[in-house]
Amino acid sequence: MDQDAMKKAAAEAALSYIENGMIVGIGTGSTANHFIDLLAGIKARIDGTVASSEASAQRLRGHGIPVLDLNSVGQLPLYVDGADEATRQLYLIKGGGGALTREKILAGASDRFVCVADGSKLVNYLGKFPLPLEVIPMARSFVARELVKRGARPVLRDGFTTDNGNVILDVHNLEIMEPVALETELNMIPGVVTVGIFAARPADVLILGTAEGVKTLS
Ligand SMILES: O=C(CO)[C@H](O)[C@H](O)COP(=O)(O)O
Repeated sequence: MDQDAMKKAAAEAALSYIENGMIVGIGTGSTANHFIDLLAGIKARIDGTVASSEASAQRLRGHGIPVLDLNSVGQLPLYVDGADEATRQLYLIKGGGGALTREKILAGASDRFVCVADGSKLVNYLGKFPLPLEVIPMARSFVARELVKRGARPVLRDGFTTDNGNVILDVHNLEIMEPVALETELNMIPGVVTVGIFAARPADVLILGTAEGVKTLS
């Protein structure tokens, strides 16, 4: 089974968390895309979705699935999204697709966050994957200097602008031994909009597609 088939298997397993009449939060990326495509097959069972990116909104609408404004729907019962890294404590790194801010909003506004990924995303410690930070453009150099002071190596994601009009710094060489503390610390640097560590609000369920089948951690 290749990596994409494992992503699809994880996305398919997440369908079992859907209940009739739900409004479902939808993530961004290739695994979330599998989930969107599978959701199309049962779209009559749900009352709509809230999307974490323009790209996901477009894909959902392409399937005729309603996309609603978070402000008009309140708390979401379920959010389904992928991750770049995940630990057994269900701490995540997200933002490889640059949608981390809206993803973190939806995770925070959801009762249950189901993370779907292929097994290669499971790690003992976060941080091998460069940590994405969404940053206000005028603060780019300042935030980069603050990161260098902490021994990290920030790299501007060239030619990329987020759905919110900001830039992404991909931060290498960060030791993430205490994910909640580091998420909090980096969040406090002026100009940082969102840190790609999802630890203060981790996933509730992690579904991993592996060569041995689908595994669920919670
Ligand atoms: O955080 C994300 C987008 O901002 C994605 O969930 C993450 O990058 C994983 O992507 P994929 O499912 O394509 O492996």
